[in-house]
Amino acid sequence: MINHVPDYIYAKDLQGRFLYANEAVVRNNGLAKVEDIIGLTDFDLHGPELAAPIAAIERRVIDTGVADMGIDECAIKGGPDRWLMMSRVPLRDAEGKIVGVVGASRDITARKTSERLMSVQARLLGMILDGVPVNEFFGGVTALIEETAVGVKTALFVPQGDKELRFSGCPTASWLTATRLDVQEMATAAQDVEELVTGLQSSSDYVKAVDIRASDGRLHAVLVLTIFGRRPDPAFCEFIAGVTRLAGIAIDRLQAEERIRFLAEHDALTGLLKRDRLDHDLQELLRKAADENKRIAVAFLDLDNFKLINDSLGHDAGDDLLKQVAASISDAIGSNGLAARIGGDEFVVVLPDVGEEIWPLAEALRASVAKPRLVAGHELRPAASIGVAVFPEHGSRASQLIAHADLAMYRAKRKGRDAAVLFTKDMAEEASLKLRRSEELRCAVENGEILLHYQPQKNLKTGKIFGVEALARWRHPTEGMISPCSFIPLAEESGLILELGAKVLELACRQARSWQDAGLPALKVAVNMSARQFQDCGLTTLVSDVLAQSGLSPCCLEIEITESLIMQDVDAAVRSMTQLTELGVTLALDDFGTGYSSLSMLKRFPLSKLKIDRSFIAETPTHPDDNAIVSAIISLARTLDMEVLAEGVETEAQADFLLAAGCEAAQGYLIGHPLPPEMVARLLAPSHAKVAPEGRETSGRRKAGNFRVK
Ligand SMILES: Nc1nc2c(ncn2[C@@H]2O[C@@H]3COP(=O)(O)O[C@H]4[C@@H](O)[C@H](n5cnc6c(=O)[nH]c(N)nc65)O[C@@H]4COP(=O)(O)O[C@H]3[C@H]2O)c(=O)[nH]1
Repeated sequence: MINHVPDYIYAKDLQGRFLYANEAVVRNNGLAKVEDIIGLTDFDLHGPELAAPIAAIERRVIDTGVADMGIDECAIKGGPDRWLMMSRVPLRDAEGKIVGVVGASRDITARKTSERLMSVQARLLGMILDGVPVNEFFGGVTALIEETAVGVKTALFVPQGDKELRFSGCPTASWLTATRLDVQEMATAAQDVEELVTGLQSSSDYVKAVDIRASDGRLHAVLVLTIFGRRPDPAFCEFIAGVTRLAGIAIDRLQAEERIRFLAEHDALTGLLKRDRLDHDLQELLRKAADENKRIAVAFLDLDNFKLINDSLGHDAGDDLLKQVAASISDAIGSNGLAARIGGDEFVVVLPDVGEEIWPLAEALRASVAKPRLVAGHELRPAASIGVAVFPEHGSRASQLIAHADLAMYRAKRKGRDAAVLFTKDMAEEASLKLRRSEELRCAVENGEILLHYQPQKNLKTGKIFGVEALARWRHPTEGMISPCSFIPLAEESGLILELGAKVLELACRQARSWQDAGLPALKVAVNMSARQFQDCGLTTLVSDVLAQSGLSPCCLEIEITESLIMQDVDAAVRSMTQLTELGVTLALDDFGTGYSSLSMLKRFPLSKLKIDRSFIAETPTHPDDNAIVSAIISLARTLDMEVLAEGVETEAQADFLLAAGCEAAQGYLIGHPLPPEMVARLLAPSHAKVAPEGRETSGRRKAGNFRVK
């Protein structure tokens, strides 16, 4: 009966000689029948190395009479991956005297395999929970296998690019030495792992390549296992299959987490850091630099005229350029630096441990961006304005250094772009002054300190005033009248231009209507419009509401826009302009000739009027070039069926020249300075009863007496 049980059962005498063994023992020892084993010892069967520890246990059982139960041991036959649970009890005769030992053992390899797998699984899960980086995880898997499987050495190959596999490491150097592989060669050369495995196989050593794959079949890595001096048994193969399957799932998970973390902290387009991560990493670098007495340079970089590329070549081309520039910046800063994209075309670069010389670094950065690049079939040479702030002299906090580098970048832009500028204290003072001024301006808009003066526009032929241009003034409580040249750019920069522009529109329409109500001849009032206002989607509604509230007819309102404004986004400009003209409002192109409109572009815009910039009028009629330009603009307007008005007309000679050239409409000091509303009323109808008699030019810069009527 005991021959039919799969467990190993035997009895030995006091000298360790087999008295009996069942068939399982006999077969395991490679013998044919029970009789063959009787009288033999473990020394006869396995040699001294394996037999001695068994004999020692059995001797202890015989000497002490205490049974030895349930000890897991590696099986003697079948290699280190086979496990038996053995128990030995003393063999006693009828008088109870110990005469030998009885042993029984059970093959627990399957249980051991699943226990090993479970322990490996627990440790892999631990690594996932700890969120170890994928590279570290690979190392962990190979180390775990070596730790858990006796006599096995591992190495890992990881795909690089599309198909190339590269040696990524092995937990113990013994794999390399035992396989006699040159690490140098392995680290640099692409490996065909199959070939490598075949080359390493020998009659004694077993080498196998096992894929670690993602759940979608992608190859994560190839694990090369070497078992020195023996072949694997099925339990080991099962264990390895389980581990690689688990590792594949774990890597899927880790990669997904890494990707989520990467996307949260990196810019999707360029792969550079996002602002939050930059702040964090820079703060860390600053902490270290403070401890080690080192300097850190923070550069703020803004591409010059990037919008133009986006608008002219399309957004894909713009994206391509940004990617190329980002790659160049990464190359330029090396592995110690940080590079972040913090806005459309704005980058921040951090160079740790810089010496005294900042300029060569800033210059190298500028040069790295300014390389010629092929974008959408065009060779572009992008330029950048760069501002640099240095730790510790220009700030101690990340946000402060970035803000100071930003200020220096603005100075570089003002210097004419494509330049690098180092931060200085006066920039911070200027910025805080600007901030204060913006605040004052905000209050000024709310408190009614913004008022309008109106400059008359006249037909030189008939002498009739047909319109006025509304020009904003800021009556500052302590500084007097402030020119729009200083507060309009500030309003544009701070975004306040929307409120300010709405206020100007409202004042101008109300004033034009009140002149009409006073019985004065209807005038067209021209209002300047900034790019921000023009891009605001609520503009048409605002204009129509203001017209409705003031009761001014739309045909009495003209909106002046500049060439640069409409060229920023031609399609959007055409849409906004069309909506405005549909209201009945007319559109004039201001400062014409100073921008870069082409004839074909002009044809697309629903414009009624071209205003010739005063810089061309200034030298007429003495300067032949300007005469030619002005004549050309006049005939261009005629060709396009537009009205034309000359700005900045100051002399009779200029007026005569314009009339002769075919331009009848004019505006300028010859006709009149910008005037307060009551002065305009007097100008239009000096004898009119309802008009205030004492209108005065309140501008400190221009005197009422300066204006004259031709
Ligand atoms: N040398 C000379 N100058 C003359 C002559 N005739 C008029 N000017 C000046 O030229 C400017 C004409 O306005 P602009 O080109 O629209 O240029 C305006 C316009 O671009 C801007 N601006 C004024 N008010 C507003 C506004 O309400 N909104 C916006 N967005 N911009 C405004 O400020 C600029 C400057 O306005 P101002 O200082 O009022 O300066 C006015 C006017 O005083 C002349 O014969 N000779």
